[in-house]
Amino acid sequence: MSTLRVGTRGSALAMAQCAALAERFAGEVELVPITTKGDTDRSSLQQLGGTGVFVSALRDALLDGTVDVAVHSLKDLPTAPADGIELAAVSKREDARDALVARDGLRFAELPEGAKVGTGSPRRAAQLRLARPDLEVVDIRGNVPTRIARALGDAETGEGADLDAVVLALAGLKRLGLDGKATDILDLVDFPTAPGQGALAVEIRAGDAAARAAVAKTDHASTRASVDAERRVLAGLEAGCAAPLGAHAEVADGMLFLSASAYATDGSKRLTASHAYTLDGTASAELAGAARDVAERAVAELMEAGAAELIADAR
Ligand SMILES: NCc1[nH]cc(CCC(=O)O)c1CC(=O)O
Repeated sequence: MSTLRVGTRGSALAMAQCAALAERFAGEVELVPITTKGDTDRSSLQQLGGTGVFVSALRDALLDGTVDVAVHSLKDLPTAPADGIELAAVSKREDARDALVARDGLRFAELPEGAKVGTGSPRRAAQLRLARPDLEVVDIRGNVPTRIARALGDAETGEGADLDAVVLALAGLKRLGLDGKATDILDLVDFPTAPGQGALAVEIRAGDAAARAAVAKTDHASTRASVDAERRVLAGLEAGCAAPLGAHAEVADGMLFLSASAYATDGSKRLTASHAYTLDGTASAELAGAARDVAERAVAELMEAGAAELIADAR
């Protein structure tokens, strides 16, 4: 078989996570970095229009034949299906939690009153404000090392820090070997993370059986069902990837659990729905049905409680 060309964003994080996954693809593999608007434009995620900024360039490269496979961070993937594109695999999830990187080794509870905490995510901003109304949340962008430097200063000189802490995905830190910089890990009960956080999506051209076979081994059924449930909440609430919405699902003890929370951006309100489905086995059809079921119930409960208004206010 010819070499499988695997497209990824060109950031260190994207390259690292793609390389680790592609090791498990069958046959010869070549990584092809593709620059996306999310990499070149420094304006805030909200200004960029959120949904899909990191993804569309990679999909274009798939469709025009530049690459045969595209690897994305699942949380960056819009929920709407894309024409001509097939989701061939969902990788086993890395830790889904968010991490705090703070000056002087501070844990979240130890941040002083009025501390400046950086994040570009409306969800993280709302969660921080809810937990600690005294904090000053600062909108930041940039790659992982850049964001860490806002709290810890330059990696060599330690100079230039202008924030007390930043919040990032632990998965991203781990993939870059930077998880040692985390000074605290935020628990999923108080800080449920973005739908799909920590998992990777492997997309191919629809119907490309050779590419599908080459990546098949990287598909992880319970992660696929879990992120499917989380993303169904996102879709059901008609929220974009920049919405103040946290959702976390997992398969454990013979059940699929889902908990989802919608927030007022100012941190004044949180709505939560938690549901479980008891599984008879691990067949993928049953997992898929379970994901639909828990997501439907969570969406209905959140809608009933007024989540649509919260999400709309955030736009
Ligand atoms: N929003 C950007 C983004 N998309 C995926 C990750 C890395 C972690 C993951 O795989 O979810 C990050 C960085 C972050 O949120 O700190």
